[in-house]
Order: sequence, then structure tokens, then C-alpha cells
Amino acid sequence: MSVSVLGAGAFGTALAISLAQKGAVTLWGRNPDHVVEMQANRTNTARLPGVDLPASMSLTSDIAQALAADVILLAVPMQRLAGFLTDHIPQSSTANLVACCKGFEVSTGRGPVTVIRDMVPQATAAILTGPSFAADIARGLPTALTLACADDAACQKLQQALTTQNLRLYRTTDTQGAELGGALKNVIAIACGVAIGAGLGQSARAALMTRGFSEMTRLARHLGAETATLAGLSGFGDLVLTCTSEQSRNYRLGLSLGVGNSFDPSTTVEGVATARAIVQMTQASGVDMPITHTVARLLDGEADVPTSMAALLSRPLKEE
Ligand SMILES: NC(=O)c1ccc[n+]([C@@H]2O[C@H](COP(=O)([O-])OP(=O)(O)OC[C@H]3O[C@@H](n4cnc5c(N)ncnc54)[C@H](O)[C@@H]3O)[C@@H](O)[C@H]2O)c1
Ligand SMILES: O=P(O)(O)OC[C@H](O)CO
Repeated sequence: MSVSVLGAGAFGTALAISLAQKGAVTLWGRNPDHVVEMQANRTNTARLPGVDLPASMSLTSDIAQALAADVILLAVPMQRLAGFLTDHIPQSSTANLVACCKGFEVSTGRGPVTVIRDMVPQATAAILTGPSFAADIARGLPTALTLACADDAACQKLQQALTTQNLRLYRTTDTQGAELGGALKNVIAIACGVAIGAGLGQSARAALMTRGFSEMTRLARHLGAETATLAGLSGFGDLVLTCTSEQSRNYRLGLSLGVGNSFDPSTTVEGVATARAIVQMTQASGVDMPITHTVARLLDGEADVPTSMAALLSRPLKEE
């Protein structure tokens, strides 16, 4: 199956590099000048510096050319996904559309698969998510991810098409669980960054990761997702990676908040919007998400770090 990756950011470029091991792959970028520069230099200096683009990767800013593939990977940020589909994918398309973003829309509370299903109802909607830094994938380091698609037969075909020598895909039909894990772990990673940045120590981080996983699972159960999915690569696996590595932008944003430094606002940090989306979603349902709500208040300047930690530590004592 031929593959195109739409979105020439760090993750889209890394996925295209890995997929190019299997044959021709097309990487589409919205900025023609950026595409010309990548074609000339055979590298994506802006988003993934220091990595060569293989010869089997075509680069284009022509969306019609990119959409001719059997499988389309959507590697744009979550808050841009709906607008991207409106602009570029016909509503009647029956394409295989694989979301590669992590998060929930602030405006609607929808995750990536739901957005695809709503906007392109006849397409096969899937999500590729799990623990993976673009730089690792691009360098050929081993990575294992979750591929979720409600149609198991389609999922198996996509799994074959998208697995490479360094990208091992596990499949599930639980798209909601996969969406939730990838989105929620980013918020917990911000909290962990804050804790380390503020000098609260490794024990505090372990507590945040564990109780964070508990609230991720609580919301998943409430929404009818399978908790086993949350315990897999897309949930627990990605939580561990993102909460412990300075390669993560979510974790680094948290570190900056904890230290009291500013953070480049142009960086893609999906956990910021997701924290707000989850607060809106859970205020109505009453699902207890204390760490996520604390992060949202911190991000919105409604609390500082000491007040936030004090609020978390003074919650009523309960069974684990
Ligand atoms: N970078 C990673 O290590 C990594 C790993 C796994 C998942 N992801 C996920 O991948 C998604 C993208 O992240 P990234 O790291 O590639 O971000 P990035 O900031 O490096 O790139 C985002 C890209 O999207 C493009 N874009 C933004 N709006 C667009 C629009 N409306 N139309 C077309 N293109 C548009 C930008 O031009 C940019 O090239 C995020 O949801 C992120 O969570 C990233
Ligand atoms: O840089 P981050 O925080 O967006 O994390 C990248 C990936 O989601 C890690 O799996």
C-alpha cells in the first residue's frame, strides 16, 4: 500500500523517514518554500535537524499528489485537524485516514478519530499513537506504537502497511482508549515537569505518574473505553516516556513553569489545550481528575506551583 504523510513537522517527517525503508513514501508540507528547501537540502532543518531524508521519500506541497496514496497519515497538531480536513479532504472520501496527533479539541471535546468520523464519515478512521520521539524514529531506533481502528480487518491491513523495521505496531479496535491515553498523558507530563522544575523531587514525580494513571483510567472507564488499552503502549507506555524525558515538549513546558522560566509559545505542546478540554468534559460528568484540573489552573494563571501542590496534598484521604 502506498503511503503519504500530511504535515511536515517533526513527527510527520520522522514517520515518513521510517516508512521510506519499505518503498516510496510522500511527505506533504503546507509551505511550498519549506518543501523546496527540504527537496534541495534533503533534510528538515526547521523541525528535525540533523537527519537525512532518504531518496525514496518524495516531498510535495501539492495536496492532490499526496492524496493519491492508499494510506494517508495526518500529522498535524490536534487543534488543527478539523480545519485541515475541511480544507483538504473531501467529505465523501473513502480513504484510509490515520490520525497521528494526540489530544482533544477544546471547542468540542472530540478526539482525533471522532473528528475524522464526523467530518469524513465514509473514510476508514484510525489513530497511530504511543511512546515515540520523532528524533528516535528518524534515527532508526526501535519503537513500539499502538494502531487503533474500529474495523479489525482494516486495522490488520494498516498494521502491515505501517510497520517498519524500527516501528513495531500493535493493534486494537479500541480507538477511544487509544485517543484517551495519548491525550491525557501529556497533561500528566506537564505536572511531572512542574514537580521536577520546582525541586519537589523524584518521589513526587512517581506519585504524580501513578495517581495520574489512576485518573486517566477513571475517565476511560467512565467513557466506556477499555482500561486494558490504557495499560498498553498508548497509555502507560507513553505516560512513562513523556513524564521522564526532557525530549518531551510537554514535560519541558512543565519544567519551565516549575523553574519560573518562559517557554517558546510557538512550540507544539498538546497537553495545554487537552487540559482545558478535559476540564470542560469532566466538569459536566463529575469524573474526579484532580491533577488534570490542577494543571489547567496552573496553565491559566489561576494558581501558582506551591498553591497547586498544597491543594493536591490536602485532598481528603482515601483508599488507593
Ligand atoms: N514530535 C514527536 O516526537 C511526536 C511523537 C508522537 C506524536 N506526536 C504528535 O504529532 C502531532 C504533531 O506534532 P509534531 O511534533 O510533528 O509538531 P511540529 O510542531 O513539529 O509540526 C506540526 C506541523 O503541522 C503543520 N501544520 C500546522 N497546522 C497545519 C494546518 N492547518 N495545515 C497543514 N499543516 C499544518 C506545521 O506546519 C508543522 O509542520 C502532535 O499531535 C504530537 O503530539 C509528536
Ligand atoms: O514532545 P511531546 O511532549 O509532544 O511528546 C512526544 C510524544 O508524544 C511522546 O510519545
